[in-house]
Amino acid sequence: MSEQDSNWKYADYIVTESEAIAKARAQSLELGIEPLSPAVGAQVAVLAAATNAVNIVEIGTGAGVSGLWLLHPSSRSVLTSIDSEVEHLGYARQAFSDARIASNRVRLITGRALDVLPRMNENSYDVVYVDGDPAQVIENVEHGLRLARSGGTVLVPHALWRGRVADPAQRDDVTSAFRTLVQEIASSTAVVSALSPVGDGLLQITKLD
Ligand SMILES: C[S@@+](CC[C@H](N)C(=O)[O-])C[C@H]1O[C@@H](n2cnc3c(N)ncnc32)[C@H](O)[C@@H]1O
Repeated sequence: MSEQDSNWKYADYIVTESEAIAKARAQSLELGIEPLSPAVGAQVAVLAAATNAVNIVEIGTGAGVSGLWLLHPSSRSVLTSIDSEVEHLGYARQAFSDARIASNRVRLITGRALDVLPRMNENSYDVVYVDGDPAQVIENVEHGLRLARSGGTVLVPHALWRGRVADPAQRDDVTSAFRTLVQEIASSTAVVSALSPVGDGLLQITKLD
């Protein structure tokens, strides 16, 4: 195993997930949903805590693993989460209940992100987590930046898309979309950003005034 691989494995290994998150993770894998890795979960929880995030939007609820991590740091935070699959939302609802998250802290919306997002309030959210259809990542991030308040942060997991973004020979549509996003964000003066290699990449974008 390369030094890099063992670092990755260790970063996941040292994270202790709650019983509810571990159960939601197992459920996700059973359903064929790819949840964020433990190390990415811990990272997004730190970012939510560091930004005192209260109002959080998530695109791509899955079975609730990322939502539980995003809600973890503050009992005041509220999550609005969108998923196109009713079945996934059912499991996520159960996961939030298992974690004893009050029902008024979670609003689950069934629908396609690009139908729902245009109806949401702009400049209103502290954190926007973008993990829906990877083919629509650019459009979803554009909406995310619209919804985020000044100083708010848009988080994009899988930004290095299975190690393919860094390899110029990989030109499939999803890889190209992530590559374009990463490059455009890196050169934007409207945001401050960082691309962390945690998991398969976590792009962190904070909107400036
Ligand atoms: C990678 S999974 C999300 C995993 C979840 N964020 C986690 O870490 O636990 C992607 C989710 O996006 C949903 N999805 C796919 N296309 C979508 C779309 N156009 N609009 C909303 N949700 C979509 C899928 O149903 C799936 O649950």
